[in-house]
Amino acid sequence: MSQHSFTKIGVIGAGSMGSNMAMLFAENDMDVSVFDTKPENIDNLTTVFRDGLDAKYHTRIASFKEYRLFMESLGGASVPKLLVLSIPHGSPADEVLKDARPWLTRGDVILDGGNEWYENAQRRQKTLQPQGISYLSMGVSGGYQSARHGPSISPSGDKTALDAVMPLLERFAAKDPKTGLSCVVNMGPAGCGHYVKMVHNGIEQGILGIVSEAWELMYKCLHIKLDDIAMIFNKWGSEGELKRNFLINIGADICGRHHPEGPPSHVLNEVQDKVVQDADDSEGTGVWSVMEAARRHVSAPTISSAHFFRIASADRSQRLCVVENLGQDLGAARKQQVDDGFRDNFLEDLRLAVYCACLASFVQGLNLIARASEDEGWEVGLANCIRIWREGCIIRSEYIADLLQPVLEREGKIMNVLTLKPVGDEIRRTFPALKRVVATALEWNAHIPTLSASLEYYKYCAGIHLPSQFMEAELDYFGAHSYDKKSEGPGEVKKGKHHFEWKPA
Ligand SMILES: NC(=O)C1=CN([C@@H]2O[C@H](COP(=O)(O)OP(=O)(O)OC[C@H]3O[C@@H](n4cnc5c(N)ncnc54)[C@H](OP(=O)(O)O)[C@@H]3O)[C@@H](O)[C@H]2O)C=CC1
Ligand SMILES: O=C(CO)[C@H](O)[C@H](O)COP(=O)(O)O
Repeated sequence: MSQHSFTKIGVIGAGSMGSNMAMLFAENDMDVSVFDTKPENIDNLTTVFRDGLDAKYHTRIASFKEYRLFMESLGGASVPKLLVLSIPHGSPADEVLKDARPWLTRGDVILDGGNEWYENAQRRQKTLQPQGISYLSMGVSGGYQSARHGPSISPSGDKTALDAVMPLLERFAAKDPKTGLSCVVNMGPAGCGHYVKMVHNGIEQGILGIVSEAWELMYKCLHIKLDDIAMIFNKWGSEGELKRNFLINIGADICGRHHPEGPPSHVLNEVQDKVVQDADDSEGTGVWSVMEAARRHVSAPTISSAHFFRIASADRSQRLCVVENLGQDLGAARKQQVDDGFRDNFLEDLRLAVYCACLASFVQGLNLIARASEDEGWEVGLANCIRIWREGCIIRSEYIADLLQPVLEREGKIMNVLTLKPVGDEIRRTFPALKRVVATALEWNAHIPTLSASLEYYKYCAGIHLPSQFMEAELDYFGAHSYDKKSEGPGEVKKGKHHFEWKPA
C-alpha cells in the first residue's frame, strides 16, 4: 500500500527489545521517537541511551510520555508514519492500536515486532487495511543483544508496504557472516511472519532442553567443573556439528561466569531451577508451538517434551510437595566414577547426541511451518527460514543451516524434512550416539526429557512396524474405530475399512 520512504520511525514499548531497537534504528539513519505507557520506562531511557549509544546519535532519538507529542514528532495525523510495536502480546498491542487510532492515517506502516499469536496479527491487518494502514507482522529474534546489533527478522503482510520498508530492514537486520546477506526475508501474507517466529521459539525451546540436559550429565553425573564445562562447550561451539550453535556458545559463557566481586563463585550456581514464562503467560510462543503441532497433526516431541519439562519446573513448591509425598527425590542425577577413557568417549557421544537432537528440533519446527503454510496457503519457503536463522537469532547453528539450506533450496516445497537424503544421512550417522547417551543417562538417573523424546521421535518416524498396531486393535475393540489391513499396503491417512467384532455389546 505505502510507497513512502520513511526517514522517521516511532517505537512503542521501551523495554529491553524496544530500547535496543531504537538505538539500532538511530544508527541506521533514522530519526527515532520512543513511547511507553509507563513514564518510568521513558525516564530510564536517558541512562540507557547515554550508556549504550555513541553521543553523535543522541540527537536522533527523542522519547515521549505523551501519545500526542510522540505522534506529532512523527508528523501527526496528516503524514504517513512508520511505527514499530515492541510490547507484550495480546491485549496490550490491541490497546496501543486503539489509542493510536486518532493519529493513524492512510499510508501508515505498523511493524509489530512482538511475539504475537498469528491470528491476532491477521485480525489487526484485516481491521486496518480498509483504512489504508498496513499492519505487518514481524518476528524479531535474538534477544536484546541482537536487538541492539542486528536481529533476525521474519516480516510478512502487504507486499507494497513491505517492499517500502525492506531497504531499512535489510540495513537493520543481522548479516550472515558467510555471505553478507541480511537475515530478513518477506515470509508471505499477514500473520505468517509471526508464525515463523513462534516456531523459531519452539525450536529454541527444544534446544534449550537438550543443552540443559547435556549440562546436567556433565556437571551432576560426571562432576566436571563448571569452568571445564565452559571449555567443552567452547570447543563444541567452535567446530563440527555444533559450530556456531548460539545456545552452546552462550552456554560456555554461562558456565565460565564468576561474580565480579567477592570470593570466586559461579553466577549459575545461584540460579533457581524454574522456567516460569509459559506458566505466567508472559510469553506465548512456547505454548502456541505445542498447541499448533497438536492442532495441525505434526509430531513434535522434542519441542513439546522440552515445553512440558519447563512447565513442571515452574512450580518448585509443588515439586517439593510431590517429593515429600513420595518420600524421595526421584530425579536425583547420580554422581559417577568413570575413567578418563570412558569420560572422553561419553563426551564425544554427548556432543553428537546434542547435535542429533537439535536436528530433530529443527526438523519438527520446519515440518510444522510446512504444514501450516500448506493449510493457510502462505507458501513460506523453508529455505528462507533457514536463511534468516543463520545469524542474529537464538537458534543460529551454522552446521545445521549448511546442511538444510541447500537441500531445501533444491527441493522447493517439502512436507517432511526427514525424507531428505542429506538429513537421513546425518541421522543415521549420529543416532547411535544419541541412543548410547539416553541409555547411559537413564542408568545415571539424569533428566533427559528432550533427548529421550528426540530418540523416540526418530525411532517411530523411521519405524516400519510400530506398536500402534496394537493401539489400533484396542481402538477397534472398544470403539469400532476400524482399521486397515497389513495386506493392503500403506493406504491413506484415512479411517480404515475393516472392523472385527471382538466382543458383541
Ligand atoms: N526479550 C526477548 O528476548 C524478546 C522479546 N520479544 C518480544 O518483544 C516484545 C517486547 O519484549 P521485551 O522488550 O522483552 O519486553 P519488556 O517487558 O522488556 O518491554 C515491553 C515494554 O512494553 C511496555 N508496555 C506494556 N504494555 C504497553 C502498552 N499497552 N503500551 C505501550 N507500552 C506497553 C512495557 O511497560 P511495563 O514495564 O509497564 O510493562 C515495557 O516497557 C514482546 O512481545 C516479546 O515477546 C521478541 C524477541 C525477543
Ligand atoms: O523470543 C524470544 C527469543 O527468541 C524471547 O527471548 C522469548 O522470551 C523466548 O521465550 P520462549 O522460550 O518462551 O519462547
